[in-house]
Amino acid sequence: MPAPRYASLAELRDPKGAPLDRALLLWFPGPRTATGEDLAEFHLHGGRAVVAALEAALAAIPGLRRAEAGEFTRRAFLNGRIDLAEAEGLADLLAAETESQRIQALGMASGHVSRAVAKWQERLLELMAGAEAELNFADEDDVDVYEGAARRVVEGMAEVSAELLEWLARPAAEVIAEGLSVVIAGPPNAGKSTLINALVQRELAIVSPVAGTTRDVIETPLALDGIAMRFSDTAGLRGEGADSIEAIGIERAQAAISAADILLWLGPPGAVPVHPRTILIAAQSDRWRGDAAREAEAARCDLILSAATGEGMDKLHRYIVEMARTLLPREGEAVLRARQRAALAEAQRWLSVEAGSREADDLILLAERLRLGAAALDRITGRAGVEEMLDALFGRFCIGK
Ligand SMILES: Nc1nc2c(ncn2[C@@H]2O[C@H](COP(=O)(O)OP(=O)(O)OP(=O)(O)O)[C@@H](O)[C@H]2O)c(=O)[nH]1
Ligand SMILES: [K+]
Ligand SMILES: [Mg+2]
Repeated sequence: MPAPRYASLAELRDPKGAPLDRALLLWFPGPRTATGEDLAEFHLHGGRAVVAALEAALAAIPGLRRAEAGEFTRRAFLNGRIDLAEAEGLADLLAAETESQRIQALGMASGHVSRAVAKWQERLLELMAGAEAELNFADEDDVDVYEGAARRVVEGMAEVSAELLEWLARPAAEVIAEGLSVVIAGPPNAGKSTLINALVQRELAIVSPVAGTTRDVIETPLALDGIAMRFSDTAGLRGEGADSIEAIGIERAQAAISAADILLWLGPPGAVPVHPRTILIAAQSDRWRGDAAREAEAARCDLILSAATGEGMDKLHRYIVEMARTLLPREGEAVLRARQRAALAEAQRWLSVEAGSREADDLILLAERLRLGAAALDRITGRAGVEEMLDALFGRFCIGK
């Protein structure tokens, strides 16, 4: 065997002695490895035939087989090397295609979420210990002491709950993973399809002078400044003159507009659909420059654009990215996946107790809420941390007073 954690060069041969490759070998004895188990790495020359030949030679060794999808990460989890949130981050990291996806996934994989959960668990535990101590060892007749203890627990719960709410208000990890949706909409012949083609630099959508050319929603992925987005071209909106197929297209366009993260509106500013994030665009400027009425209308827009001359395209790019950034987490801010958010939201519900309510004065109920809140947090990391920590904590307690 090569020395642990040192690369060594070796001639690889198949069981019959025929040469396979000259390769670098690395040997990592467990448990200080990614999976916690013994690991060997073969750094081969990358051709498929080379890899296949080595795999065939290895498969001839009894007990050796190909790992199943995700098996390394699963073993790392089972052996306690990573928790569930880190495993999820790792999965996202492997799937990351853009810079913002990579940064986000790396944060989760390196334990940003897990560390936050651990901090909350610790505080819940302190509160639990306070509640238990009062319930088990205090003088039961001292009402003031009892109420003081309950009040401190409720205050502590409110503090943690407020932090959880702050995390829940952040954008969801899925937004980054699936890409922000940017929808191009406006009346027929506004130049919507021409614009999407200019953005993706190919003939994605049919362009023609016939009003009502686009009927389906045409969606395409596009990353701007490392932010994953999905751009959609839509059917032109009009009340009259649409045939039955175009009418279906208009319904789809309206659904796309409602679901859009960002709306690019290529129509009269007065007719813009209600949407929280709209960029008003006066399109086809090369056609109307000098026309007083159109110039006045364009002055009410966010930007003047011509896909034909390229006027305003840089600005549009910048505006979209600026708006997208408001929907993304701030730098260094960890975000959660849907599964993690659901668990966090449940924990938050257990921890929110109305001051002055019947429950707020009842330490037994408060202790139960703390336990349920902590159990919900446990689900984020997939570790029954709280039960273990409770044992450890009470082991340290000096109960005898
Ligand atoms: N000169 C000039 N012509 C443009 C520009 N943008 C679009 N056009 C022309 O305007 C016409 C309509 O463009 P489209 O991109 O098909 O418009 P649309 O909004 O997708 O139309 P529908 O799909 O029918 O709703 C075509 O003949 C385009 O060549 C532009 O910036 N300048
Ligand atoms: K058209
Ligand atoms: Mg079109």
